[in-house]
Amino acid sequence: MQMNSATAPCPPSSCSTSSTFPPPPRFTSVSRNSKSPLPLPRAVCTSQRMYRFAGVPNEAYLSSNTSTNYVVSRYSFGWSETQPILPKQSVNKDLSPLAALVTSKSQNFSTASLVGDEKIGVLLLNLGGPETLEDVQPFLFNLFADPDIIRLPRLFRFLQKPLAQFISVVRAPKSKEGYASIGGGSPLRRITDAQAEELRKSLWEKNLPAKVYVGMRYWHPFTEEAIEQIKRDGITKLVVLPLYPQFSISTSGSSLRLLESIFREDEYLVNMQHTVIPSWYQREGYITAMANLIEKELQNFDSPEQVMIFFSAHGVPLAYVEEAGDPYKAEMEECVDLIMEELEKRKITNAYTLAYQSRVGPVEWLKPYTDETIIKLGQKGVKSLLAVPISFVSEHIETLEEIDVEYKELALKSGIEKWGRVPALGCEATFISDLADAVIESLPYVGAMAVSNLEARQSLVPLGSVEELLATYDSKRSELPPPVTVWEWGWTKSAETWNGRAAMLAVFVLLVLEVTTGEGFLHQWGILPLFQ
Ligand SMILES: C=CC1=C(C)c2cc3[nH]c(cc4nc(cc5[nH]c(cc1n2)c(C)c5CCC(=O)O)C(CCC(=O)O)=C4C)c(C)c3C=C
Ligand SMILES: [Fe+2]
Repeated sequence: MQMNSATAPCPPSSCSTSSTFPPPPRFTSVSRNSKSPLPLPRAVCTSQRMYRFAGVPNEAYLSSNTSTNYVVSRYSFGWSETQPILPKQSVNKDLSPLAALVTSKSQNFSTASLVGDEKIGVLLLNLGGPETLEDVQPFLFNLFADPDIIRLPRLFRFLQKPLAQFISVVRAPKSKEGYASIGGGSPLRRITDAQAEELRKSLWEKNLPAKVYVGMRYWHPFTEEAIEQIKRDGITKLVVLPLYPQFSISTSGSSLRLLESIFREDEYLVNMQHTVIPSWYQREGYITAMANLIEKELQNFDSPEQVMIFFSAHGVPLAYVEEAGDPYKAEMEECVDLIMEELEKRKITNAYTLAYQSRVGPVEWLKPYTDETIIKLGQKGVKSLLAVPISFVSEHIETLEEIDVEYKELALKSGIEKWGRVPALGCEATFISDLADAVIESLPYVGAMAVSNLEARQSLVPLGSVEELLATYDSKRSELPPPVTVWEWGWTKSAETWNGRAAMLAVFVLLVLEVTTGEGFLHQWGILPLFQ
């Protein structure tokens, strides 16, 4: 498999569990009691992002070594404004017995009192990837069958699976080519398992012998499998940690949606306390680790200060942000700002830009697009470019193939002479240690009851269950245009459009029947087998 030379190594890992359990804490959000309308396990969510410090959310618990903290406030249409929150001087540390535990990283508290006899688990959520070329089509089916990837109008939900079948069959050849070029499968499982193992070790070193589980959304080990193991192990407190630094409906949101449905139906899980760390791009350790990688990679250029730092994030369809209130774009921009601020502190003041890659299908995705931006930079006379994958912490097809091969080729054709790429974080030590801190800091809030939705929204660090978190970013659960457009969608514009699209839907249904039954006019004409 082709690998970037500087890829942060992940030691080989068999799997992701430890054996015994004990204790410690520090932040993520805060706890108060209230009645919950649903028999769900309660979750504490960092639904306002905290900047510039490693954890420590509520004013009652602020005692980190950072002086100014910011949150991005949530509104019904996603997160928007950035506001300063109370400086640490205003914090009353005596408000809670937990306050003393929420201090700077260097302090080593006994956490036994918090953990007691509890069995602590950490569930890492990730996307998953096909391990062989045969896996590609069923993997794509799982992805496109996800209503957080393609959300059909209620009336047409029954078409979700046939549509997923159709799109996956059509797309599979192209995807297979990509996976074939990186060694015949995705490295995601291997890397995620290694990250889980390193996280487990780091937690142990920090005096928290927790078990760490991996739950993938679209391939093995599926989230359902991880949950079964969690039950078998008798975990009583679970920290849910999506391995995406920034939150998106299409990634962390989708996994949380799945968890919500699993939790809801299972008595054991209803009684198991949990907390969610919805995004963590703002954490000091993560920002430092990213800045370290960039600083190191810049040294490979003859004139490091001349290099354009090119942040490339996985895109999402624009409608996710503009119609469904996905905080992804806002979080991504904040993340880039924070990394650049960190670099500036190190006197690295290179020009930089952010663009979005990997769009699928003809609907509009977040802009600017990575390919178009590369061409423009070439035209503007940029000669050296350092690509920084920013939305994902493992090497995967979109770093190894799309960036390392396609975008590099495009850049060289566009007049860029020197190309470099920052490796994904993988098992980088500062990063893993910071994830461990995030887990530890969230422990005091595991199982904390949420205040009412209204209060939660108004408080500095709103609390909520998985359900409340989901309701915050995606309360309307509005229809989203399919990112892979088999036909043009849109039911509300006019009757004329409606009629036209109804006709297209009919065509689509015929296509679906064709693909699923293997019979029909396309087969008669000898067209469909071409796709297969
Ligand atoms: C933050 C990361 C990601 C976002 C946001 C995201 C959104 C998103 N992705 C697709 C479609 C595909 N994604 C595919 C693979 C894939 N995507 C991510 C990350 C994000 N996706 C990863 C880590 C991977 C797995 C890569 C691997 O190594 O296996 C694929 C399959 C590959 C391909 O055919 O290109 C598709 C398709 C959509 C539609 C979407 C937002 C709606
Ligand atoms: Fe993707």
